[in-house]
Amino acid sequence: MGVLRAKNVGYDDEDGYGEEEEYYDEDEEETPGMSDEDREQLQTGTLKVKEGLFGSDVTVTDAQIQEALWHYYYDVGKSVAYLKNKYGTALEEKAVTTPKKQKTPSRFDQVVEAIPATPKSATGRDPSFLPLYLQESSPCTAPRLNMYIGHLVYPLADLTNYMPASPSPGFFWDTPWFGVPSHRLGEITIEPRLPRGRLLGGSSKPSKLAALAAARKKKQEDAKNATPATNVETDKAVTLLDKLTLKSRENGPQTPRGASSEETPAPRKYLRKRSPSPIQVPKRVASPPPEPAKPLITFPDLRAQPSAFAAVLCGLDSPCHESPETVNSFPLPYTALPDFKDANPFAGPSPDDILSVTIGPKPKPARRTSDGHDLTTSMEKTVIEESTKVRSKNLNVVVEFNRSGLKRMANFVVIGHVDHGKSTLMGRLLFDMNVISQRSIDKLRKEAETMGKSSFALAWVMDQTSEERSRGVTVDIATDYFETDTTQFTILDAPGHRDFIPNMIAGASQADFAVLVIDASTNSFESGLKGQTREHAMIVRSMGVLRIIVAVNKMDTVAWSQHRFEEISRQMLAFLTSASFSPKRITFVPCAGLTGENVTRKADDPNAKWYTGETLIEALDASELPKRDLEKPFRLTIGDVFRGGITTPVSISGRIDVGTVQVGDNILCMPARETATVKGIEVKDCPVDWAVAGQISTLHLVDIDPVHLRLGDVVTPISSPIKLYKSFSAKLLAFDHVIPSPVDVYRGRLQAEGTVVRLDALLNRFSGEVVKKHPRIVKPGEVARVRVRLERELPLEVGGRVVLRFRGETVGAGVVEG
Ligand SMILES: Nc1nc2c(ncn2[C@@H]2O[C@H](COP(=O)(O)OP(=O)(O)OP(=O)(O)O)[C@@H](O)[C@H]2O)c(=O)[nH]1
Repeated sequence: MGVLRAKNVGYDDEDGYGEEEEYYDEDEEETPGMSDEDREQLQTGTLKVKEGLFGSDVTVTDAQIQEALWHYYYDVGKSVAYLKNKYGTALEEKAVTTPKKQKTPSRFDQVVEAIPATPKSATGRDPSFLPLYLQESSPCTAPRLNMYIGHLVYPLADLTNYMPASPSPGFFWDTPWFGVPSHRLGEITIEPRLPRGRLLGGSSKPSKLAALAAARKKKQEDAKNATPATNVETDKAVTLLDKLTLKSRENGPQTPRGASSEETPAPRKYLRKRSPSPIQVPKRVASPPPEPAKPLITFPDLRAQPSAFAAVLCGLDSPCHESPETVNSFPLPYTALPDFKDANPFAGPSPDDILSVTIGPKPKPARRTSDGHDLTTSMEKTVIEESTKVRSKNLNVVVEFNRSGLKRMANFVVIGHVDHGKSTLMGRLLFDMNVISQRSIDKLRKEAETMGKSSFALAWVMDQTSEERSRGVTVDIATDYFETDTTQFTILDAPGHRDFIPNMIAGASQADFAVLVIDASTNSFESGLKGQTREHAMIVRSMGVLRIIVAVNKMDTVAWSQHRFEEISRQMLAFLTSASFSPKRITFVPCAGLTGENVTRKADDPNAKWYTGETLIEALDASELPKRDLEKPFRLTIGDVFRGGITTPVSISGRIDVGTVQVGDNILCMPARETATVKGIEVKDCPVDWAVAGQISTLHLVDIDPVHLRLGDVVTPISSPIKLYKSFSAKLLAFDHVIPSPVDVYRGRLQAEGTVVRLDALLNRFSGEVVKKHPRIVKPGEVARVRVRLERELPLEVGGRVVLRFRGETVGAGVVEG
């Protein structure tokens, strides 16, 4: 493809326009024709020129005079001199009185003069090719093409081809493009739309260019009348330029200059027309039969013979064996059958629906095994009950609970700084309480030794995921059970790492009390106090936990130092009481989870003789538990969701906060607002008919899609749902400075983005009285009433616990007030 180039051969200093440079005025384009003043000047000038020519042998027509006048801006003297020079003799010319010295025509004038003299008839050039002289470009198209009058345009690639073998004489005889082969030369002449009337700046005198254009127009009109073929050529050229203009607008690839439509018909057709696909899908229309479309491109038939399956499917006389046009189309089998058209595959229930509702009453063809056993009968024995009909026994659960004589149930969360020994301590507890067998512990020891982490064997009782074991840290809440003579305990082992605080919050939200594990070894206690020891303790207190057992762990590393124990106890007591724990609900127990001393048995170490207090298990057993609200409407916070089998498709587990639940209850899941039916209940992996507040239970649900169930959602009775809040007031214990700012709001595992929009008041920490209204800031340790707005609704209740965090740091925690 040639590169379009334009060379300015026009304007220079010799063009005679130096004194009165004129430019096209865009506003003048619409000037309609010559003015009356122009006409008058032409007529007067004609008479004067005739007078000037009087007595000479020059014979000129009025038109020639007027052309000269137009050319010389009505200068009579110049016009007379020009006419005498052109049409008279040299001697006579000298006799003529010349008012001014005749100026040599400029290069521009020469070019302009040369242009009309090069029509095809004169030069033999092919008008469809180069070089292209832009004599008068359209005012609209010229700027876009960046070509102006006098520019010469040629394809760069073809330039060398145009070098003349023997240069022709003329103005451009020495220019390299002049010798373009005649058959490749073309010329485009564009008519000005309107004759130019006046000069820029309001002069009534037409510009010289305008005058020239008018003169050319006249000549062209004459030529048009004389030779119609020229007109045709001009039209072609104009068409070509229009096309070029369009190309330029589209920024599309440039067509080689001068390429006429006749020269490039085929490629254009291909560009515009797309061949239809040779593969015609047979239409399923009865009449009239569509005429098979002929493929424009013929592909060789490379098909293999149809497989036996295809032959059976399509039939041996199928069109796919016959017509190359239908090479890739196969009719659907049985579509020709009359039943096919009327059949509605979605009219009845889907096979899945039928299966899930019931299997049994429908007569089925008997299918037997090789030994004659009836498979249908055996399937019917495993009857899947109608899912929506779960019968309730309509028990009075409170009465049943009181009658049952069950041990009291306690859930405690194990908290503390990372690596202070929480999981090891709980592993030891479970092992010593015979929940874990010696064999299991030996197996864990071997596995831990293989991984070079032998000291973590007990911790792996709780940390069961491969990630937790390889990293040596707890990631999520681990749940396990054990029981003493009086109490059934549920352990909620929380992660200590600061990255997993949200999981710790989820555990804390289910706990009745907390076990805070502290590493007694040198510097560990101190670093923990700055870290999650402090944060965890404040979170559990804010979550409503009243009782806390401080297990001063790893006492073996400090040789059971009484001094160390008392120092830790003193500091922690001061801190915990400052965090609103009552001293009488705080218990300190020195222990060593790794050796098991003072966990379930007294310490063997003689250095520990100074301690005569409770073991850890005794302290747990002595814990006072919060009162169970069995009479209140049922509330369960979802701690886990898992899919089961056919009989129990979806199960949820979590702690029952208040109320009771029994098999057959219809429940509502919030905030999804989805209902479900309780098909079964398990407590500590045993199926039961009912469960009560305080128990961590598993509910098997039907009539609900698991997508509606998320961790942290709240399950309630349909009759008394939990309210969804978009904003709420809370009594907040500040962990950090609190100002109106964005926060993440946690309700157990549920989390929503929000903003503290208002600080209503500072409160007395113990009495709750207003100390100061509308504080500008709440300092760490202060209690304040704040207003929080949420980005999405959260299920909350008055008295419910929330934690506010921001960028991984706990800002505060508190109780919802409404
Ligand atoms: N000497 C000694 N080491 C202990 C004791 N208890 C735990 N450890 C060690 O402390 C390390 C951490 O124990 P973990 O039980 O994983 O600590 P953790 O607090 O559960 O850790 P995270 O759950 O990840 O926060 C392990 O190497 C244990 O062997 C103890 O009583 N004495």
